[in-house]
Amino acid sequence: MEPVEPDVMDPENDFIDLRDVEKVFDVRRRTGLLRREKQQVRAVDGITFRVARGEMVGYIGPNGAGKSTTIKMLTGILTPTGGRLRVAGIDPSRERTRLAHRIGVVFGQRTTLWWDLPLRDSYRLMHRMYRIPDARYRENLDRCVELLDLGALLDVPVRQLSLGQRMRGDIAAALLHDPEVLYLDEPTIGLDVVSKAKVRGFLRDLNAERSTTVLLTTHDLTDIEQLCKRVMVIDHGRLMYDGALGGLHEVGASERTLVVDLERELPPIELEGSRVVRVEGPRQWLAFPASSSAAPLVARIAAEYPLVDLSVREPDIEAVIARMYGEARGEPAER
Ligand SMILES: Nc1ncnc2c1ncn2[C@@H]1O[C@H](COP(=O)(O)OP(=O)(O)OP(=O)(O)O)[C@@H](O)[C@H]1O
Repeated sequence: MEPVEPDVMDPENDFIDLRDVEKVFDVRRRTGLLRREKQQVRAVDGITFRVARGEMVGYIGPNGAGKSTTIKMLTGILTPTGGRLRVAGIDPSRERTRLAHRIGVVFGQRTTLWWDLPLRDSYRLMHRMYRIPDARYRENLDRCVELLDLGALLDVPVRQLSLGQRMRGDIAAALLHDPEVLYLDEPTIGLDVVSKAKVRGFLRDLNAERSTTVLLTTHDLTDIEQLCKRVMVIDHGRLMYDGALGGLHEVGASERTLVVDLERELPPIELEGSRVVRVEGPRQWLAFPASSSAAPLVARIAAEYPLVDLSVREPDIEAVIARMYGEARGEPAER
């Protein structure tokens, strides 16, 4: 990835700007009947990317990769434990309320709507909460009602809505205050084909007509194919790929991983023709070109490091993508 200069910022091209962002959670894990051990989970492990105003970018990766944690940091719900993060020039965790007026968030698995209230009343509450000028509120609501087909649903309590209806209701709620950026976390999860098409069409128009910046997290690669020119893949809290969707397979197929167990924790192994992509205690993961043999690399590590064990893994990213493609086609996913 290209190097970043820490203090140069262009508000249009760096609309969302992450530099070496980290989030480490301290957790207590049960290690015996009565024993609990303190451990750290590196949910996001040094991520750098920038998104320009008006871009629509897919953010994908397997379960537990760190996607939701990233989005929570982008909204200010979570504070990074390292690095620098800005959205529209704002530090989200410091100015969460100010930022809230400029962003919209849809979490597919949860609703921001009031469960017992009709949709219309949830929208009225948001009108007041965000202090949206009356004319703008009415215009945005009318537009969402028309394009998301919500007319017949406005007086129905949210708990009576189907998942697809509720999702459309949630998307409208996130857009009433004209956010410049929209984070969508699994917006088509559990939806039928017709609802998916409706949601995708709406997002495409929104991005084209209003230049709303969209960051889209999904397990359904068809969402990405139909909406995003650019996709970022995260795995184990690290950015594995950032580019066109079509380039994913090439990258995925181009590297294999050598997993090395050393006698003790050591600094990352530095050997030509390989790069360390992950370190966990005495275990290190080294990526090397899939086209070359692992043998010379193994021989050098064995000669220069206190080696205990090793194994070669096929391209991680390819597995990730294959799994997601499998899910997108309705095939059972291997977890
Ligand atoms: N509040 C928390 N405390 C401790 N660990 C957490 C917390 N939130 C997330 N994690 C851990 O951080 C890692 C990344 O989780 P995250 O929810 O960001 O992944 P994800 O990519 O969104 O996954 P999914 O697709 O399953 O939603 C996981 O190992 C998760 O268990």
